[in-house]
Amino acid sequence: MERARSSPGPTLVSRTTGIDAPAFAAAFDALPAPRTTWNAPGDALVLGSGAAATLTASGPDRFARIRAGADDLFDSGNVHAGTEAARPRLFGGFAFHEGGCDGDPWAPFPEARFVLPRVQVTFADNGVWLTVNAVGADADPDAVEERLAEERDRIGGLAATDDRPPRPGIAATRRTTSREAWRESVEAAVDRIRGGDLRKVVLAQALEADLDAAFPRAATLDRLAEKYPDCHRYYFEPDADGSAFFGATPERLVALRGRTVETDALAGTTGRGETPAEDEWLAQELLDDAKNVHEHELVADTVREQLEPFAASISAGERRVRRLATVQHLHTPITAELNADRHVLDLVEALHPTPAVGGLPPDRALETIHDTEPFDRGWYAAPVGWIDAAGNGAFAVAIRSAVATARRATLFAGVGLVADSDPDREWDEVQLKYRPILDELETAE
Ligand SMILES: C=C(O[C@@H]1C=C(C(=O)O)C=C[C@H]1O)C(=O)O
Repeated sequence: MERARSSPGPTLVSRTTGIDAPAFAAAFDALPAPRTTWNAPGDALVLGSGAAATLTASGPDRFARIRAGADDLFDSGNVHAGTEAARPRLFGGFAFHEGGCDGDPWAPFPEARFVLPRVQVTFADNGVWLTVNAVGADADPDAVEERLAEERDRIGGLAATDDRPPRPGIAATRRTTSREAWRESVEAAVDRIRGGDLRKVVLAQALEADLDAAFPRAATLDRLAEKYPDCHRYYFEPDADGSAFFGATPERLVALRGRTVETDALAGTTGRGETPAEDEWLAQELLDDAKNVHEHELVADTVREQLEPFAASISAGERRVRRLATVQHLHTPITAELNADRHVLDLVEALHPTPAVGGLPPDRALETIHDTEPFDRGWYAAPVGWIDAAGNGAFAVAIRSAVATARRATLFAGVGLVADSDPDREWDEVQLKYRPILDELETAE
């Protein structure tokens, strides 16, 4: 892991100023890679560029190593943030499995990578803020102020509106998993579940799409934000070579502020209707469906159990239907008060992977996933989010996602299997879960 630090004295310098609001896409295009965006309901939209510091880690202690690197970095801070939303934060994520980033398209992605952006634009309720961060040899307050003034003239002077390029269109697609192979995998998993070896497993597929035109990055993020305002939207470039992992997920893994924890159990899926009445009918059918309720309750129970050692109290809201633009899910919000101060990464490590994306018992499920899926999950279905100096943070489960390069996107989607899962229905559910990203790549009819 890189730990950009020299001693003695503060080595992280962060300065922020208000700027005239540029269009998101104009700022995105003006800033050099590697770029990061984080756009969560109730939070400011953060656009980061470059890296004042990068933390990477691999292996079984990757959560602890990122935490140690973050503590080291933040301990050395000299920060004038201007507003809370622009305080220094590390943005990044983890791979689903240890060692899970080997093949294409994951080769550029470390098993854990967090970045403190060199330049950051924060679109908050109280205005747009520009931040310059520097660490180590560059961390001279006068030089940072000078850089801030330069960037303010440049980014603050960008257009406030822009023409959005169209969706790129898809020339060809390839699946990792044929219908036949899927049927066999689902049947084998269901046999193991009926035999008592497993209780639930989430199996996924990948879909590779060749694009007709260059992937319009900022426009795609803008469109996802409009269509999925209640979801966490995320975008990570691991280096300056053009790959990006992005998505719009309805699933929060954990948010920690002080000692208050918020998380979600989200599992059990149906489609959207053509009319409001059909939507209602499908929602009611989902709430009444024994298979989906069982699949959901395994997740809710496990999340509660995993939080127990950390919690003074836990409370779960009512199970209800969460309606998104393309699907409907069973959802139980869960909150907890911690019994001691904790770092958000302690909770991320304890909760990932929940049975919403892994299964139960966890070891058997992970082994089944590993033996069955003919591709690497990489960062798909893994924790992505941010950490601040206080150890607070917010992480989402990176589903409804894809890796894109200039002319290609690889999409991922999975489904939870229990004893009475049917391969054809589960196949259809996978196709539904590709829609959030696929709809942004296909040209509208
Ligand atoms: C695994 C995915 O979604 C998860 C599986 C769900 C299910 O099986 O019903 C629902 C929501 C997510 O927890 C995915 O979208 O790829």
